[in-house]
Amino acid sequence: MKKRTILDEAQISRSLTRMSHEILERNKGTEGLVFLGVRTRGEFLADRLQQKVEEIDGVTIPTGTIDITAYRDDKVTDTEALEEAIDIDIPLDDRHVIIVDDVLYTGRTIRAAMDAILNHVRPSKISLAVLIDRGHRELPIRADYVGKNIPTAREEKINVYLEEHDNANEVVISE
Ligand SMILES: O=P(O)(O)OC[C@H]1O[C@H](OP(=O)(O)OP(=O)(O)O)[C@H](O)[C@@H]1O
Ligand SMILES: O=c1cc[nH]c(=O)[nH]1
Repeated sequence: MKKRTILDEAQISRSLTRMSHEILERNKGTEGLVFLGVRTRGEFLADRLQQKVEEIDGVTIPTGTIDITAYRDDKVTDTEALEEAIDIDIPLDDRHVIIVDDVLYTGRTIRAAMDAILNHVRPSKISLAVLIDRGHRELPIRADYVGKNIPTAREEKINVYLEEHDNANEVVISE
């Protein structure tokens, strides 16, 4: 199997810095914004975006996690798991929730994340930030903030490695 690095540590960091600037520009600041990172790696990317925004603007955007396991369209799960999918210590009603994930592919994960959010609360808006958009959507979903668009073949695989989870900072494509 052939492997190729698409983003190294510095490139990941630069992409996240640019995305932070875009988030601040398009929203005219941080008012009402909340980051929800899709577990597992979206959680760490949301934390990194939170930190970058703090460095740029001096404001800490409330940040939590979302575990979509119970909301996958190929699974039937109990009510408790559905209730516990979101972990954040502020109410999300009337907030602008920015979902954060590492890879956007078919869009099914994000569909599940939106289900999980809307099952609980009524945000004023939901946006999506992803480090990698590799195409091949199976649902009408698009990202608002993208680190890098990578055209891929279906049989290829993108792996995102993050220090907090994988002891490395790298995005790799396997052909
Ligand atoms: O748009 P989709 O087709 O839903 O694909 C994107 C999702 O796939 C990956 O998760 P994966 O299920 O591979 O699990 P992982 O996060 O444990 O790698 C990735 O982290 C995204 O959440
Ligand atoms: O290539 C892929 C597809 C979905 N999710 C990933 O993390 N990589």
